[in-house]
Amino acid sequence: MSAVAIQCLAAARADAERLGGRLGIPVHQIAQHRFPDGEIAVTVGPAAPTTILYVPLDQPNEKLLTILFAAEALRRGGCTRLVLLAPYLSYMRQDAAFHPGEAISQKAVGRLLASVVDRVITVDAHLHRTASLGDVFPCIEADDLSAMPAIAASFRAHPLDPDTVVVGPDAESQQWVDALAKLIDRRSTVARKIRRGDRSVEVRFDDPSLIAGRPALLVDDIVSSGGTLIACSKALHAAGATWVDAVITHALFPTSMLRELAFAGLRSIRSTHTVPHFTNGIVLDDLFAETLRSEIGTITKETRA
Ligand SMILES: O=P(O)(O)OC[C@H]1O[C@H](OP(=O)(O)OP(=O)(O)O)[C@H](O)[C@@H]1O
Repeated sequence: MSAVAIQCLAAARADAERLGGRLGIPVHQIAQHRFPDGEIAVTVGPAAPTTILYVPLDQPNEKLLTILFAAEALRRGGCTRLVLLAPYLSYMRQDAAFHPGEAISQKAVGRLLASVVDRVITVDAHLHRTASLGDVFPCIEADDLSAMPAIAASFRAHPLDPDTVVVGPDAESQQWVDALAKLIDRRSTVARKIRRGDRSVEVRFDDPSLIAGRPALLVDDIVSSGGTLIACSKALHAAGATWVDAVITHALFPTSMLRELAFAGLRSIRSTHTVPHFTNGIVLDDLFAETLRSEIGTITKETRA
């Protein structure tokens, strides 16, 4: 039996296989069965002492339960170190009680995952009012990786106009805008966003002269309802952008949204594969392999001792 292995869900199998290939470790698919009463049964592959659970947490509710059950089976099977690679980590946006009586989902999900795994690895976590991922997982290791170097590298294959302005829709996006603009050596600006509802947002630019007559590259962590991207694309065109493209880390929106995005003047959109999606095009395999190499190293030393 291998000392390190990956366990994944069917939807992430192709991504997990590529990662397993790079790290030289086996990949097992977790089987799920649904009973007539709605309960689920989870069956894991052979438990390795160090196991990497590869679970993108889009559509998260059942997946969270699956992680809980898989962890139970893996620990009982002899797994002593369980690493959750959740390229997209859900429930991070509900980081406060915005209305009386509302649950802070971020805290609850953090506690749940920390009770079953030893380390969480994710990408561009949405931590608007939380200082770091360590605050979500205070008692375990937590890595919040940046997709921006991989996004910047992808522009070697999609060269950008030298006049392009890197644009973010709100204050939270400043960190990603700054990182990407620096890496690709372009100017940048960030808008002000007012969220009025789940799908309704307003975006304003304090200084539209930064945008007028230039191509804009929109950068954000998440596209979910598409409301932010649509409002931002319209505002950019109103400010005189010559065209608008977007790169995002986590694509959560349905295919049907493409029409609306095109109507809003968005020319193209590309995403990383943190969530399997038809806009995927930016590959994070190197980032994941490098981050996980320490897990392989640790176990190799222990095995030799
Ligand atoms: O496609 P959409 O449905 O518009 O969602 C995507 C937007 O939502 C998030 O920010 P959010 O508005 O939650 O702001 P926050 O920083 O206040 O959490 C995210 O950073 C995107 O900008």
